[in-house]
Amino acid sequence: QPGGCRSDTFCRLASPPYASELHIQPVTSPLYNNLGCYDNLLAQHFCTPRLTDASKQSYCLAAVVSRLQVDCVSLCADSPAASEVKLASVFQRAEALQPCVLLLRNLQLVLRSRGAAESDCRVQAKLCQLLSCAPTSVVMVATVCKLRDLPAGIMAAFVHQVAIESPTEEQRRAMLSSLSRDLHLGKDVNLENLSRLTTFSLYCCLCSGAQQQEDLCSSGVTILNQDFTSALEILQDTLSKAIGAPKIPNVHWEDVGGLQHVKKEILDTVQLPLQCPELLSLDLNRTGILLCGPPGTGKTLLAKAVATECSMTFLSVKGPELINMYVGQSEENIREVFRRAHSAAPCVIFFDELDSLAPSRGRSGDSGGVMDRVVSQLLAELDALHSSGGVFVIGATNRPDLLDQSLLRPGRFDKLVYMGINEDRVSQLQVFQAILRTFQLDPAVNLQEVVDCCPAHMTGADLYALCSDATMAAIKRKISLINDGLDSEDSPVLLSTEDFSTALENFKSSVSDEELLRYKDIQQKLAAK
Ligand SMILES: Nc1ncnc2c1ncn2[C@@H]1O[C@H](COP(=O)(O)OP(=O)(O)OP(=O)(O)O)[C@@H](O)[C@H]1O
Repeated sequence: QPGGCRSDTFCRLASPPYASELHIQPVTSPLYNNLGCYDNLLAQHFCTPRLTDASKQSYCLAAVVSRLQVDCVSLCADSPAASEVKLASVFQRAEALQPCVLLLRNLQLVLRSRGAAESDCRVQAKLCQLLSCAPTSVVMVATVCKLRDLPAGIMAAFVHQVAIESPTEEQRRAMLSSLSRDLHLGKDVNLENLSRLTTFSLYCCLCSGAQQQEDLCSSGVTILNQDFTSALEILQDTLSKAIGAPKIPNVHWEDVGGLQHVKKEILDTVQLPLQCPELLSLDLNRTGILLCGPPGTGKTLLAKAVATECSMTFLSVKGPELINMYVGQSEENIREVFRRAHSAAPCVIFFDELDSLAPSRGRSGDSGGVMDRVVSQLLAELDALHSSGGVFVIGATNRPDLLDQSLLRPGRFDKLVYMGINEDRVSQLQVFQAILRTFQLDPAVNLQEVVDCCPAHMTGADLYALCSDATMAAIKRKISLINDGLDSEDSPVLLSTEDFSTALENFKSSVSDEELLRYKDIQQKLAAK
């Protein structure tokens, strides 16, 4: 009844079974999520007939409840006084519309620090006052990205807090089938596979994806699997740029030359638990692999290929990026990485330069034991992976001797795999062939002969650099041919044996003989463990 819409009624409205109809978790206020997209969806649904179908009572309420949606970015002003005035006018508008649901999106923005601490307190105090004085027939819903963005005083003014997680695979499948209900789907469309690939995609993304398909559909076109995957690629790219969401990389096994034994080790660790989830209940799943070896030996490339081949998202983190000067922030950064990975599961977290994130504990020179706490946090997160599943960790380091040894305990980085420098011509040729897939080669080039002229030890990165140098030589050669009128701009730049010879003239391997000996020593020590 008008005037009688109290927050508990509202909560019931947005609770199961209605909430499940929306494929969202039950909702009260304030809502917070990491992705900042569901709030809009909720706002659309609160007062639409879709909520009303299920029961007569909710029909009556929805029919009379107005909705006022305000993005708090519009309430930000030059001075706290101006923000207060804007806030007050929003509450006045809501009161005039009562019974009404007032949705304040991105509430943290209006409370954000603008220098002087007392200015924030003023806006906060005003908001608290407005919240406490609002009539019961105005239901307040606020959304924030992170709960910790809200000051405790404001939090206390809200009766309920609900975390909205990313949808699970099952929920995504349900969303996809409901969104594609009216589309002409091709026989090759497999919604189950699509739901697996839409990791980290949000309801709004799926909607907009479906909308694109719908536009096509209105012109009588049947939607094929290919259409879904290309729409998905665009959406994931956008999402990745907008909020840094991890996405499935695009590196395939063929792009990684050699390293057969490493590929197999990793697949046993990563693919097996995905294919046999029962391993999780038997506590047999492995969660981590540590790759060690000199720079440029393909550790990052391999981790990306694993993620691509297993259709997992890839979250790359460089150890030093997580270290922060503020107390407790480094630990929080680690927690955040694992949180993001869980919401994008199945996901591979790739920790590059792990030695800088997890050096041996108890070493002198670490003021206040900051690094010790960081290592402990990392260990705690790794241990927690066992019970959850879906997140795998691949670490990479050039200095395994500096790592805290507890990381290598079974159940954390179970496997330690050494990735060495290519010293034999067979492996060098394999890597060379993989790299040259992206270059245009003159058919007359004999790769074996080129490899035979290379320095004795070459990392993958060295071979890549050699191909880049050869490309430069080819471009210079072509320019001089065009200038002499012997070639045209239309023909492609092909790498010839001559270009490789030019590139090899001044080429030096990036790893010196001394370093090579040191890495061999490390390899022997690891093998002896
Ligand atoms: N086995 C390989 N097959 C094909 N290309 C390779 C291989 N190893 C290295 N490369 C080439 O070298 C580049 C650098 O490799 P990558 O970044 O994976 O090395 P890394 O071991 O992670 O180095 P770092 O320790 O410095 O991070 C790759 O982008 C790729 O072009």
